[in-house]
Amino acid sequence: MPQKSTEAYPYAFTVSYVERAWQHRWRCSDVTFHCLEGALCQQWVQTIREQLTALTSRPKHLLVYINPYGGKQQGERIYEQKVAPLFTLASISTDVIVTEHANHARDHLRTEAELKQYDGVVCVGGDGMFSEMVHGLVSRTQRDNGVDQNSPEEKLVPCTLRIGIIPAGSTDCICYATVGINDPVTSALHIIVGDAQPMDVCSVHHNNTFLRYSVSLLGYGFYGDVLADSERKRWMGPARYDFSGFKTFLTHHYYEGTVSFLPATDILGTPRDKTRCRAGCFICQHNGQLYSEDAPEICETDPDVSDSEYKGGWRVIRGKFLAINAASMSCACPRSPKGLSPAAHLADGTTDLILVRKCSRFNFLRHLLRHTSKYDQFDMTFVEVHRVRRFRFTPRYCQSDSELDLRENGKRLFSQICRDHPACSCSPAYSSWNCDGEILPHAAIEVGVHCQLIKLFARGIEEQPVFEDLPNPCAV
Ligand SMILES: CCCCCCCCCCCCC/C=C/[C@@H](O)[C@H](CO)NC(=O)CCCCCCCCCCCCCCC
Ligand SMILES: Nc1ncnc2c1ncn2[C@@H]1O[C@H](COP(=O)(O)OP(=O)(O)OP(=O)(O)O)[C@@H](O)[C@H]1O
Ligand SMILES: [Ca+2]
Repeated sequence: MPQKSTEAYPYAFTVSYVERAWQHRWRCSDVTFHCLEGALCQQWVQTIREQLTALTSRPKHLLVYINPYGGKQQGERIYEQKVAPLFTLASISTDVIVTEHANHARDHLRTEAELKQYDGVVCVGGDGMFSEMVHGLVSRTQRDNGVDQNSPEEKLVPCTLRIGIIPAGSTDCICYATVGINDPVTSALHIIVGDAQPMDVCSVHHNNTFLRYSVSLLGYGFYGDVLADSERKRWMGPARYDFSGFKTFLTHHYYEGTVSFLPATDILGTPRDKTRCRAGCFICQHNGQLYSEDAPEICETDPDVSDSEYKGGWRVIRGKFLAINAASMSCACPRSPKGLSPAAHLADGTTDLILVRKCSRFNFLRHLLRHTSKYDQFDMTFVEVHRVRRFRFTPRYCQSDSELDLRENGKRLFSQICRDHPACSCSPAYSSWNCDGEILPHAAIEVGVHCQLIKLFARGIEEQPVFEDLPNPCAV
């Protein structure tokens, strides 16, 4: 039918809305409505505004921290050009702080920020900036509630404010695992519509002293060594991880020690599942607290593994490891689209402990390559994976305070055998822990998972429609 010209309908209003685009991206579109009477137009606008104001999940006032030096140093530009106009359109007011040094955002959140006036906090940066937000907010919440962070057994109080991430970093692994893509516009729209995604947080302790929190990867051996080497090559930008990854792969160091862990036996699902943690995940909705008929019984000996034993519900494994990784979420990122532990859950109160034992370089390469293909990286004789609630690691050789000082001065310590034979190519005694991209000073650590300690402005990765199955709109 022919459309009447807009002159016949002199009054109009425009509604902006979210449209799903390709590969988990969201875009802002708009539609303009025309009408004959000004009063009617005004009534529509008023009603829509009232409906939107009544949605309590939508933030109205946000505190934004921008790291001007994250990733490719585009944080400020990304925020001003892509995000701020959308916040204005959605009537969200903001207080913006451009950080002046590392830990600026963490310390401001922990001690100074007047959090009561905000509906959420947002960081523009990468995983390191997100980690600052987590540390600031979690520490502040514990302090306000009189909880001692130094006690590894302490139950932590969940944070009420949600955290938004506008990706502008090198890895953006948190964004990938919670949104499915590192796209600033998509993340801004998830904040605007007021999404909420709970997330687990691991606390890391050494000798009853709190060290750090982790939300993605705690990695000893390979990923610790990659990070330690890459820190000396910051000038290379994001490419430093590939360079240090290649170098660390060639050095092929293994580390001796004991891993003890408390298996998560009261849950449905395993790290080898084919199902994935997606928006509205059934397992996370139940805090991972599902009883499984198939849950393995804890027995006191394991006939398959000669170097493992059980002690009071804890399983103890001694060995030589190329890598010990704890993935609290999938850790999906462009380098590994399915992640270190593809079936890990964002909010089930567990972490997937992956043990890669000493093997040949060729086998380790096969294992690494499987992170980039559809093949199962755990289906190898030298790899095992356990879904756990707590774990400890103790290196075989004890670390003295003077050795810790040496480590901090950048020197590498070699094991007793190596010190006796300086010319041999033995592995050093200790690696470092990569804790969400930060190096930890201690090799001996104790880790506990705190179920759903924080919330993000996200909804988990949405299942993608299978376009081939939909009727072709042109043909109908
Ligand atoms: C042959 C190709 C195999 C590729 C296998 C790739 C697996 C990559 C898995 C990446 C997991 C990232 C987990 C995220 C950790 C974040 O909390 C943290 C903070 O942003 N990022 C890093 O620590 C940054 C860590 C970055 C680690 C990059 C490791 C790159 C390994 C390259 C190995 C090359 C071997 C080549 C042999 C010919
Ligand atoms: N103004 C600043 N100057 C220097 N460093 C800062 C500043 N603000 C934040 N940082 C630090 O920069 C580090 C990296 O930031 P961010 O996570 O945003 O980027 P990234 O490129 O993803 O990180 P990475 O380089 O660690 O992968 C963070 O650990 C953060 O503490
Ligand atoms: Ca988890």
